[in-house]
Amino acid sequence: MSTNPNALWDSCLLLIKSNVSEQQFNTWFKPIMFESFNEATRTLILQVPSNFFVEYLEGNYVGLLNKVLTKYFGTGLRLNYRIMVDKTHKLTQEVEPEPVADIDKSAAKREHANKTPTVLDAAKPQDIDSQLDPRHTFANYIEGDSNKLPRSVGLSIAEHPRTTQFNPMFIYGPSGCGKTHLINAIGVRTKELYPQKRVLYVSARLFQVQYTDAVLKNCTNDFINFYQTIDMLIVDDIQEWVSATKTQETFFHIFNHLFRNGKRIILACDRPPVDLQGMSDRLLTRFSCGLIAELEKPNIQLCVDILNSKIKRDGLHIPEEVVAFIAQTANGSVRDLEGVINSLLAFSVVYNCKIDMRLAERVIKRAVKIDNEPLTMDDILDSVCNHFNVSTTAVMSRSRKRDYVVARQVSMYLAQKYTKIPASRIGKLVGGRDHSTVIHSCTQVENRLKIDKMFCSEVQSIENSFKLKR
Ligand SMILES: Nc1ncnc2c1ncn2[C@@H]1O[C@H](COP(=O)(O)OP(=O)(O)OP(=O)(O)O)[C@@H](O)[C@H]1O
Repeated sequence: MSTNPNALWDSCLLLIKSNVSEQQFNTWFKPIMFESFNEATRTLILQVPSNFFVEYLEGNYVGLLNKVLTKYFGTGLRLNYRIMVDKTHKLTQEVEPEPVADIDKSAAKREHANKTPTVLDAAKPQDIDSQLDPRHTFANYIEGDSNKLPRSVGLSIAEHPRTTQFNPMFIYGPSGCGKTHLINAIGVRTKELYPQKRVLYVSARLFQVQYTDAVLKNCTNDFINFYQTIDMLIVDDIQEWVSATKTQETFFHIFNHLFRNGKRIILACDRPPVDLQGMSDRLLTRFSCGLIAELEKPNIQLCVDILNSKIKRDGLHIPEEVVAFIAQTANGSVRDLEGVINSLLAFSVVYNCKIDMRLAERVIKRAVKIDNEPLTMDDILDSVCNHFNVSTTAVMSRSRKRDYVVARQVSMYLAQKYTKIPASRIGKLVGGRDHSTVIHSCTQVENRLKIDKMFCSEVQSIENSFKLKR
């Protein structure tokens, strides 16, 4: 074949894009990555995010894939998928290439695939894939002050799913604090204890896509019937529905049915129900009638415990002071913590150096957005000069040109406001001026801010640029 197979796959994507809706393309095709093509065996390997993805593609788009791949790669093609285990870092190691579809035969598998649910799925109670991630369990969900309550309620729900207490369980908290892990762990534990229960984990986005598909295929009732057969329905990221009125309505019917029949509903969200503007009132009242549990950002101790558990599990050797340093700087996001550890490992392997404080500082600088890093005089001068389009040299100079004077005075004012640098030092740093010049400049700026709206918004915009920097 003369053309590069990666480019052929890009052509396939282009053709697919013109044959499906933008949402379908973004959800199901954009995340697929070309891995390799073996000319001798005519085997194409594509990387996909999960097993479910494969099943969905096979169930819903096999015909389209078949036609498009044949057009660009020719006939007799064998298509294999490889699951990416670590989506954040696009790693595929540890994963056996799993041939799931010979494209010529895969049409036959269609009816068995986990596609948009139909009434047939509802009729086969034991036969659903829970979509749970077996790696996220209670055993590796470390307990700390910030998650004690949701963790223990979650565990008790998993152990006694028939009790009606705390239904629904609504978990909310900032990104990376462990919501998905916890709701998964509840499902995994329930399945361990009650294998016959129909437990289903679904992201709000996937639910919405399935619903849209069901509407297009005119099988909304089947969709609703399927979801009404679930014993424990776990929906992640429900903030995604805030502007999806029809999806909300449909979920409302499913919710009511499950709730009335004593089935479990577990919801995760990035904010509490009161802040879900755009969610219907009747759903909001239902979300609030069980337990609303907040997962806070983990404190430093919990970060240290999570890191130590990961380090132990992975058989790593990382000095205590480095662990403490990472925990303090990772800004409460466990995802960031994991990212730093992975980067540390990668760096130490690539540069063949040991993991110590120097390396940790280097990695953290690149990997983590550090909160509350104090602003320096240089940061302030940069932002001010940038805003007024003057050079730092001009600000430092003795020139009385109006633009320079304004930039100079604003720099001194902001330095007084945002740093702990004494006025005499600020004066020195801004062109060797004295303490009284700094005080005079600040008074000038303050007075002008009171009467000049335009000036006020200019200073405000410089202040906003500080927030972006930090
Ligand atoms: N208490 C914990 N113990 C062990 N691992 C944790 C804990 N909390 C979070 N993690 C890990 O941190 C990572 C991020 O957690 P998770 O995906 O559950 O966050 P999230 O709150 O759902 O984030 P988002 O809202 O961005 O989806 C996961 O790898 C998870 O296993």
